[in-house]
Amino acid sequence: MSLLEVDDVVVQFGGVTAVNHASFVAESGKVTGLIGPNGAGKTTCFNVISGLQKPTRGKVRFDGRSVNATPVHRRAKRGMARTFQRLEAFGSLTVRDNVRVAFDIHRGVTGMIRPAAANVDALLERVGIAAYAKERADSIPTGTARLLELARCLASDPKLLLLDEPSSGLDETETDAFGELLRDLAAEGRGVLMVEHDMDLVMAVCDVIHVLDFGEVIASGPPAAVRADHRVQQAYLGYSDEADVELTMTDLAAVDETAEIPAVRTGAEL
Ligand SMILES: Nc1ncnc2c1ncn2[C@@H]1O[C@H](COP(=O)(O)OP(=O)(O)OP(=O)(O)O)[C@@H](O)[C@H]1O
Repeated sequence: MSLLEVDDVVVQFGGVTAVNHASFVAESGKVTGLIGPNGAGKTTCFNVISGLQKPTRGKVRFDGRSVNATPVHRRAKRGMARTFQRLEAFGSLTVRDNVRVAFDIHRGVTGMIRPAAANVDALLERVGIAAYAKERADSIPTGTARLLELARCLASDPKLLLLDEPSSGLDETETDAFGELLRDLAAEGRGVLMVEHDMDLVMAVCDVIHVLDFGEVIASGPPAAVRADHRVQQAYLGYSDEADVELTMTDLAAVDETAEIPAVRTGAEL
């Protein structure tokens, strides 16, 4: 039994099919990537999983039970935590207080039993933002704010982390450290499901990758298999000739609008 099972999910917005019979899983102890070109349906899938979007059809099971009828906050209580592309921290609070509040919310006893300061500081240390503890959240760099979001998620000690573009705003060194952190979190037995456009990071840290295109899962497997998959290459680059396309994902990540590729989508959209 997988920690998370997305089973034949369809989401329609009027005439737009954002997710088209998508089925995939995320396992405990593994980092799973959900990738695809812009508009492929990744965020909509995240919304369905976390309970923000009701699927038109299909099921989501978490930890062995259907959560289709489970509201967002109950899914969170059962062990799902999510970060957003848009940053959600309280801007006027310090970084430390943002994490303290996240602990409080998880315990549901705000103001009565304070989390040990050591726990808050240990979490800041763990995600690499202890130096910013006393800064207001609205004054820190975007990459640091993303790590703060992660710390706030970890305050709930989740079984499953849903991370939406977590590395955007991180520099190369921070991204490397972040990749190691993701591996550590998986090694603790947590499941990590990540929507991410940084292909080098995805290739380096994911155990399994699911690729969406026009709402459909077009490939699933370990990084090497996904990298070699012609449908994936077509989805990203628009190749129509399957004969001799053998690109690495680094190539995919590096491709830019000036490249002479018969593309329906360009690197700018990766
Ligand atoms: N609330 C909505 N109403 C109508 N159409 C929507 C809505 N949300 C998403 N869509 C459409 O559904 C499709 C999938 O969008 P989604 O945001 O899930 O893709 P994505 O893969 O996350 O894209 P990106 O990488 O750009 O964030 C797109 O065509 C988008 O325009």
